[in-house]
Amino acid sequence: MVLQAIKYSRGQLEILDQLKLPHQEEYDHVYSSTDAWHAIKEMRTRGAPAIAIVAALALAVELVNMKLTPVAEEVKVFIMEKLDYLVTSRPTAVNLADAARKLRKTVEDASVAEGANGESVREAYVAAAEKMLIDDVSDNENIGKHGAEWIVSNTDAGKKGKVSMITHCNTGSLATAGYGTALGVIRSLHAKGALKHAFCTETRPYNQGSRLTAFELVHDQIPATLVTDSMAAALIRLKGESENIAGIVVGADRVAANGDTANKIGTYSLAILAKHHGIKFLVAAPRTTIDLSTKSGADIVIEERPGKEVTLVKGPRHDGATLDLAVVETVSIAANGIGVWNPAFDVTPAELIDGIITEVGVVEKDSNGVFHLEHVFEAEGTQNKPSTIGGI
Ligand SMILES: CSC[C@H]1O[C@H](OP(=O)(O)O)[C@H](O)[C@@H]1O
Repeated sequence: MVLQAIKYSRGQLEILDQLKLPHQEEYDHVYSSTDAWHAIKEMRTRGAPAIAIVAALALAVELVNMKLTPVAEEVKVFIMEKLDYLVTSRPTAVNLADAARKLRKTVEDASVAEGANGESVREAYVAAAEKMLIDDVSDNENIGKHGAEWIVSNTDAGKKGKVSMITHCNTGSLATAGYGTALGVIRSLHAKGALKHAFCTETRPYNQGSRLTAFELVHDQIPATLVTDSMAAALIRLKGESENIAGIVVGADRVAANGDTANKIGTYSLAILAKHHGIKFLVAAPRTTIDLSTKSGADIVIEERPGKEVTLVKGPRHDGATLDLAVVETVSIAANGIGVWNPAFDVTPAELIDGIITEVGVVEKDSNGVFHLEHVFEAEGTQNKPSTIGGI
């Protein structure tokens, strides 16, 4: 059965509560923009693409189930206000702001069309939001295809045989509408028979790796091993050759115009490790994550989250032998009174990134070490052409 973080049919939306994974698979109903805002803020749903899709679909559900005014302008104003509210839920991932921008344009156009009324504006919005859900899965499958082809063809490990990859955080079906971005690349390598092993990092403090990526890899029966974040360096140094580790592939929350990439905290240190050990460092992201209006990583707002997410751990009781799902406990793992710094993301400079894998191909730096990301928005027709674009 395919893992679904988002269950949608017109007028109804459910999200898999990711705070309860991996031990409990429970869905929460989302009836409104307010429900979505809180689900995103609390990280019951998370992942740059998934955040955008859940927000867009929650407003679609609200619109479908409400008594609608027949006046086009009034429905437009209602939608604009809800989109402005939804984008305040989490600041770093650009996908939500990008989706809101596109949906505002759709609604603006619908509201001035010939014969426009409340119903036609609502329909235009709902159709556009539903298309985002469908497009994301196909984008991820293309990211997986391009990324797997690039790794096999452009790494020393790929030329030797089956490759191993390291990945950070969760970038799979639980972070998107399905298949995933960086984890989609790993899925594609596995499907091609080109994957030796996947290594996923725990990804403290929310533990997206140990709770979510490990869950997905076990679900898909992909050969995989969990390591703590602090083990990554030793893993590469001691097992890089024997495991034929080709590189590290991660997702992204926002890729700036120069290629600097904001992603889960810990990504930057992995990029330094890759550079030091001479393995590839790859970012996998749909074009909805590329933000040409942000010049560089210095301009990206990094979300800081509550200190208790570092000092407290919540989960079902385990006595060392058996798991008791009926008892959920919260335990403190830090000294009382200690200060906590908890940035949810960091920025990896473009100089440490070997390629940015998108649904239209892999962007490499030119001979001057510069990414030309504008090409990916001109590359509509290159869906199935060679997987390297932009590199000169
Ligand atoms: C394809 S998910 C992209 C990105 O989102 C995750 O952040 P969070 O779990 O806080 O929503 C992580 O940074 C992933 O790499």
